[in-house]
Amino acid sequence: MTQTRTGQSFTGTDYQRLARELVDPDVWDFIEGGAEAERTVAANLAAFDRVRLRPRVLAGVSEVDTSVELFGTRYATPLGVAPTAYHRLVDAEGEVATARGAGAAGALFVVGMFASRTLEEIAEASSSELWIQLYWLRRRDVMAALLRRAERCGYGAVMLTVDVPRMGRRWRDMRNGFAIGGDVAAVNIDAGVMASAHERAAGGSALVRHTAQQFDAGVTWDDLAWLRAQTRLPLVLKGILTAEDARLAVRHGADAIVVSNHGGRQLDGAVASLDVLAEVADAAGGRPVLFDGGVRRGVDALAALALGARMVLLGRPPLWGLAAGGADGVAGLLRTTTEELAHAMALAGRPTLGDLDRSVVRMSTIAGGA
Ligand SMILES: Cc1cc2nc3c(=O)[nH]c(=O)nc-3n(C[C@H](O)[C@H](O)[C@H](O)COP(=O)(O)O)c2cc1C
Ligand SMILES: CC(C)CC(=O)C(=O)O
Repeated sequence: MTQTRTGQSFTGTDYQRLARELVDPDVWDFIEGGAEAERTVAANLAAFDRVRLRPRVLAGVSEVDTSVELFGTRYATPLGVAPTAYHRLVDAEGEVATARGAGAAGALFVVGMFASRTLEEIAEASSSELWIQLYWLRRRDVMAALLRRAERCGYGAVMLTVDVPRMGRRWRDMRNGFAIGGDVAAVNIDAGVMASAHERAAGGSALVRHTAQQFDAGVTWDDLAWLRAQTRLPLVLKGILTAEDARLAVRHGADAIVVSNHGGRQLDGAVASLDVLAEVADAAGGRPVLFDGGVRRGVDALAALALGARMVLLGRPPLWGLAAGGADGVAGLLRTTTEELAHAMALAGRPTLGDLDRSVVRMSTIAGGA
């Protein structure tokens, strides 16, 4: 489903509205929710609301090119699908449908460690680039085995998420006693490692208990050498919010970083991703910087690309598309948002992504921007 009854394309908010009607309320809370008072969820969106743009005119915009290159692969769109867990919570085909949708839009899909379809099934269904996302588990053998499989079926990079030493306190999930239910499971991982994610208990989130048991909160920068030694794939660190950590990431061999506060699901009160993007990009030593957090429209992507992002990832919106219309919904969401971006590029007088720099954004409208 990608069109309204009057034949107009759905926008992101149309998919969100439809998805809300279709998705189980506890799952909806899991998707939409954030940590504690959800201040950072709100801050991510508010940061984009504050942005004001500086359009240029007579720039020759009859052709607009949204294509971008990263690690030797060219994508039709700089929008990609951020890693999110358990897509079968909202669609029977799960990540297989997401892969078809992302492929149809020419977009990168970062497959979550807790995907609910196998890495091989997802690769089979995909016509564009896939990356694999990892959390640092106590069981390093599980991480290494996943990497081997991802390499075998052609995944192009590994994205290590570094902002979950423990799970954020997400009150919606805790009050709902949220657990991964039905026949949905993280099928790529040893069932014993995942068991506690399925144990429902009143007054607590199974995901909090699972993370506390299975994630290794003790890892430090020095441990990255172990991961580096496991694979020749590019290593991307997701969850960087400061210049200090960007410099450390580069020093410890990261090939790219993702400016992200995990969609406001981890440290509540953390800065909006957009507000620190320029600072982090300056510290990244020329490594590609990706971005996520609160991108809902093409014009939001325009601002993030202008402030230093090579690629912009969407977390919740593809799940709305998936819930509302399966693979077509994911493709529709990505295409509509890419069209919005192209439209904004034309009206801003910047017909290629290479034309996007900080002069596009009035920096005083970014918190911390001069
Ligand atoms: C339902 C859900 C599940 C998520 N699961 C993961 C995950 O497994 N791994 C990960 O690195 N990030 C995960 N994230 C965070 C996203 O990758 C991303 O950082 C965030 O959603 C971006 O913000 P946005 O939703 O405003 O686009 C999840 C986010 C949501 C909403
Ligand atoms: C199952 C969780 C570990 C996935 C996640 O990172 C999230 O919900 O934000």
